[in-house]
Amino acid sequence: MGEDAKKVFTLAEVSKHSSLKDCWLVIEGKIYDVTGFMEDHPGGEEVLLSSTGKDATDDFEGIGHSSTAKAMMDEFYVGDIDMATIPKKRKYTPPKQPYYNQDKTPDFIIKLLQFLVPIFVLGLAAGIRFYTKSQ
Ligand code: HEM
Repeated sequence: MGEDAKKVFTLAEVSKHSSLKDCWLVIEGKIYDVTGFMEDHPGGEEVLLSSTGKDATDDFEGIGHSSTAKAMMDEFYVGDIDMATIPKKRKYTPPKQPYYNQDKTPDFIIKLLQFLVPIFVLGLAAGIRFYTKSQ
């Protein structure tokens, strides 16, 4: 069992092998030639075809393949993928929330009111108490 260096292919090169008669898969950075396995694949050949020409890691993992399935992969291993040629997965970015301040009241006035209104209410309460007491 030698760790012999396998050839590195680009995704474009791998994509040329996307038919029933010639089928390569990219799974976890490795390239597998599953041409001879197509008919024997328990999941069917169509599903393998649909995973060609791209990084099929998520497809493969998504099925939850058994360790038996994973052990079979060695014999199909033909090379490694140049990861730089695989398009980056689009990350989900939450849409930016619009900033609603439609009356255009400047922020500092709001801050000022938030400070002054409670003081005013307290003063009012104190005033009412003062006048009702003295009567
Ligand atoms: C070298 C690559 C692959 C090998 C050796 C392989 C092998 C196997 C094996 C042995 C099974 C039987 C169930 C198990 O043992 O887990 C299986 C089932 C299956 N595989 Fe794969 N597979 C490969 C790639 C893929 C890919 C890329 C897909 C794409 C989605 C796929 C889809 C499926 C499906 C749908 C099943 C059927 C699961 C079921 O009926 O429960 N396989 N595969």
